[in-house]
Amino acid sequence: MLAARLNAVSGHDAALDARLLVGAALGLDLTGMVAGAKRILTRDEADRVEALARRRLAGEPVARVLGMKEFWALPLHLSAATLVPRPDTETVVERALELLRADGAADRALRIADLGTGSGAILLALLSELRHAHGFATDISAEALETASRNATELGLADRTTWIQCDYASGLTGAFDLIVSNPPYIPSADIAGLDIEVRAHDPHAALDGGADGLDAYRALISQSAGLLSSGGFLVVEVGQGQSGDVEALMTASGLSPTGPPRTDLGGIPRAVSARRPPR
Ligand SMILES: C[S@@+](CC[C@H](N)C(=O)[O-])C[C@H]1O[C@@H](n2cnc3c(N)ncnc32)[C@H](O)[C@@H]1O
Repeated sequence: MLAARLNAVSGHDAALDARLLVGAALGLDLTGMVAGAKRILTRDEADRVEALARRRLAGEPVARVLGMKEFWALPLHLSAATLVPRPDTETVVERALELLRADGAADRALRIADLGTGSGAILLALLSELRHAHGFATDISAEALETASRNATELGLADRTTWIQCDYASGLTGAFDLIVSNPPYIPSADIAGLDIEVRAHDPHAALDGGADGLDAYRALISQSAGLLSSGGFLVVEVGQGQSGDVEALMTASGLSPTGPPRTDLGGIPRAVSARRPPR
């Protein structure tokens, strides 16, 4: 059975991974899989399942094998230039929505920027919730922006998006009601010790945060402070142990913290936020 073979690489996710791989190989959703559970595969189908299983058994993450990952319940295409979006990053979306809703701003024609958008995960999640918002997404990688733009089109959100290849916010002009970012934040020396599924399959440009992991925050927080509207919010994801340093950078740029960081499911401070003081 495929799940048993995947156990060594997938652990407690083996059954789920087996179902996802078989579904992708046969072009079936969960309902189709249940309906055809007892069916005997043709030779061609069995070969297709085996080809995907071998990639997973060689250590490729299941999202890379499928070329897809769900984020905020949105199916997103991936490419070699995009990070696999992580569930922890949903804390950035949650914090941003919480701040806008508490401010009574969620139904306004907001201008939102996502710096280092990758697959477009954070921006597209926000646009799916904020019906009158327009999103501007940047990335250093043209290939990542192409993938994100394809995702926006398939989700019916393309007419509310603008894609800009630049260094964080350097290609943007304000003012923005909300700026979000999940930048690269792994200290360079720690990358070699990351899990093989991350180190070998996520793009280096999505991981490397420089000597102390904070290079991207130094660049994008000061840029963002000059682009926020009066009362506008900045919400960023941080790595473990980085929230204090990132809050200090925000304060040094004239922004006011908006409460303690939002923690992820593991209890780690993950989403740090601040606002430009209202005039
Ligand atoms: C950690 S990934 C996050 C991707 C996506 N926002 C997410 O949460 O899944 C960081 C992203 O920043 C981009 N990036 C790296 N350096 C950059 C720079 N100097 N300017 C803009 N984007 C950059 C990478 O290409 C990558 O897509």
